[in-house]
Amino acid sequence: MTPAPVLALTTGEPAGIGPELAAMLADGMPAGGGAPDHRLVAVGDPALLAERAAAIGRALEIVELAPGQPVPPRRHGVLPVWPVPLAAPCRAGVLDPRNAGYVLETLDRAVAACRAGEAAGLVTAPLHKAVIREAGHAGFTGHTEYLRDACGAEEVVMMLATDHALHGRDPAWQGSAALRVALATTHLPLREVADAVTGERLTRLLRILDADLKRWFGVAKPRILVCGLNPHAGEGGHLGREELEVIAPTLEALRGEGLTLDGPLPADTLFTPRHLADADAVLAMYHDQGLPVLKYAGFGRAANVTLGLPLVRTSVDHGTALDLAGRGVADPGSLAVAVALAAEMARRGLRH
Ligand SMILES: NC(=O)c1ccc[n+]([C@@H]2O[C@H](COP(=O)([O-])OP(=O)(O)OC[C@H]3O[C@@H](n4cnc5c(N)ncnc54)[C@H](O)[C@@H]3O)[C@@H](O)[C@H]2O)c1
Ligand SMILES: N[C@H](C(=O)O)[C@H](O)COP(=O)(O)O
Repeated sequence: MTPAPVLALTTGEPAGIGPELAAMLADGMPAGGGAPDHRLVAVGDPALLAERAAAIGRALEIVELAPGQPVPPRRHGVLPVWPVPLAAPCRAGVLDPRNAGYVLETLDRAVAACRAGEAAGLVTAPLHKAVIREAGHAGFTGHTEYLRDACGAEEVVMMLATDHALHGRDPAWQGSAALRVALATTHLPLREVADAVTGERLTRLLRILDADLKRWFGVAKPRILVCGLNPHAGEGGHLGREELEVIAPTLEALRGEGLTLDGPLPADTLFTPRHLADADAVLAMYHDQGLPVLKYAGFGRAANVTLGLPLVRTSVDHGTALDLAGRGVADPGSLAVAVALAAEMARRGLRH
């Protein structure tokens, strides 16, 4: 029998909730339950993980793996780790720029493992963008862009999806709705957004979104709703001309390639059940046009996925939550969804 695919879990900002979420995930495995469809290895400082697990009252056995040592099957209360040492001691909730390099090193280690075939996918716990910038990594804006550059990808797409949208089943969490939201621009000041919405960018992103909905999510013919940029999608040119001059002609050209696209639609009413009913994904023009809706619908039960990379990468739908770190009260739900999605993508990848 082929061994279950390995997922590398980077544990993120050490002062945040990432390390304890990793501990919760390992401790939350049902004892003696069915064999999971993946193996999991954390990437981070073993002593930090042990200390944070103890702080939140979880009995966790940390198993440090040497280079080349196989990742064991998942077991209740056991967390295999690829060790990366912290650069400076860390207190929960207290950022320290000296550990920014450590956070990036965990990512580099996980990417190298994916590229070498040691791991079938990468799941990232949250990092803190500002502290990485403060440490001198001037161009750093997030995992998505860092991984794009690390993998030499020309373009990538950030997409968040609720659990229901990921798995097509009724989620236990009643408030959740099925939704996938991709972004045309990501971590960009609002002032720069309009200039970044170009026909070339939309073309690249929509081609990736269409192809990856087919490849990773099994959608045979994706139907994508595309938001306008301006209020009421520009109100016929009276409230902005990007819809008429950039978005509409780009969508028309892509329809000629066979993509099924609706838009540009006014974003306020696009996000209503009638419009969303038959849609497979929404492309929002900027971060806070799309993500508040997604997070209202499914915060804690959604995952972030980077499309267009040569490797599988998923993440949580939340940040470092420094206010909760070290207390054991953070919700591990989104991390569990991100792991499940990466496992599903890894299986699909293996079948291609
Ligand atoms: N995937 C990622 O790496 C990722 C994602 C989002 C934000 N961030 C980064 O995290 C940092 C902090 O961002 P922020 O304060 O805007 O957002 P945040 O998600 O860290 O916190 C927002 C609110 O949500 C709560 N919250 C977050 N995660 C939770 C969880 N698992 N369970 C319960 N409550 C939770 C927090 O306590 C806080 O009240 C920023 O640097 C941001 O860029 C990283
Ligand atoms: N925009 C994401 C969110 O709000 O959830 C988040 O900042 C994560 O981005 P990266 O995966 O690029 O770090």
